[in-house]
Amino acid sequence: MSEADDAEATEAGDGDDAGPAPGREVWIEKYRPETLEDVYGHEQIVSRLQSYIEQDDLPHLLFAGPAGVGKTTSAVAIAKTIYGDDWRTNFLELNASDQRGIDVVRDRIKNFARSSFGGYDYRVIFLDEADSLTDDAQSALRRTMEQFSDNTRFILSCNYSSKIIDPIQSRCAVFRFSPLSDEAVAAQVRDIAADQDIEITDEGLDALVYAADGDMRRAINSLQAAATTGEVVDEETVYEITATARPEEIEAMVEDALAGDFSKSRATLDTLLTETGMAGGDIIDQLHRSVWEFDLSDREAVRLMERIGDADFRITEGANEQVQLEALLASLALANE
Ligand SMILES: Nc1ncnc2c1ncn2[C@@H]1O[C@H](COP(=O)(O)OP(=O)(O)OP(=O)(O)O)[C@@H](O)[C@H]1O
Repeated sequence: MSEADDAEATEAGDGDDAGPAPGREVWIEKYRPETLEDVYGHEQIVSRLQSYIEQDDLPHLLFAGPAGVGKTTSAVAIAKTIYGDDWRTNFLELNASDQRGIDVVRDRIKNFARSSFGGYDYRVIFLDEADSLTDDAQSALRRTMEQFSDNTRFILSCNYSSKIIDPIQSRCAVFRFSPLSDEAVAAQVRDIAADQDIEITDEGLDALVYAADGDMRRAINSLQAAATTGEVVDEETVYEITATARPEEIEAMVEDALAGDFSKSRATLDTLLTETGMAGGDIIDQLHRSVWEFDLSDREAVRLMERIGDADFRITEGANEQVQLEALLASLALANE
């Protein structure tokens, strides 16, 4: 495999959310943990991975979990621990959702697994978004895994392990990466802010952690975007930059609807959609994560949950977001009449 291929192979596919201006150093890369010990918030996973490496007994691995929580980071850290400075030539990163399809992925795996080894018993292939493969493509992948199991270890990454066929799951040690705790996100944000000499208020930090919702990539990107203003990073900047509603706005919207004041509730929704620039799906997500923090009776909370489920499904199916959200608020207003 060429150097160019290698460079492409080891690049992480990051860059969503509020990223830095072009040409600036990208903090999610600058602060990507180099070693497993530096990975925040997944102590048990890290210790199991370390023991595989210490015992020189790395199985195929399946990392499942949401975006931005350290799956790619952990895979790269494993390679750096095993191969040191040689990690780039012994680690291939591929994205399974690559438009070019499973055949190209398989060819690259074959070329990589067949090329000469610099004194190591095996190489590591990291396949991101493995759950985007169809069942047939996964069956083909399973055969490839078997074919090269003597001299390669696979690390598959996915959002949902349930979308990975059983024959692959049963050949892997499965690790579930959960969304990072608020403490883990806050710790990393604080460290980066200190390193970059950025002043961040306590409320600004809380807002960053809230907006990140367990996604470290989003937290770091938001911090970098907020820092480009050159001012103290406070709550207002964070909510603006991340296009996130304040928890109190979401709560007021729900409470007004439940109190029967549909117009007021709808006006808040309108502000979130038009002024704050939120997508309907994001409002649904925020509603969903806040339901049990609202001051609602169990009955109200259950009803709201049901409506959130309906609206979420319809929006995912392509229904008009504003109509769905207004209908959700309307049903809450009617229910208490
Ligand atoms: N647990 C963590 N500890 C420290 N930094 C982290 C952690 N998780 C993510 N990051 C930061 O976020 C960035 C993105 O993380 P990573 O690429 O590991 O996400 P991922 O879980 O593989 O997500 P995706 O499924 O979208 O590929 C990293 O470069 C790193 O800066």
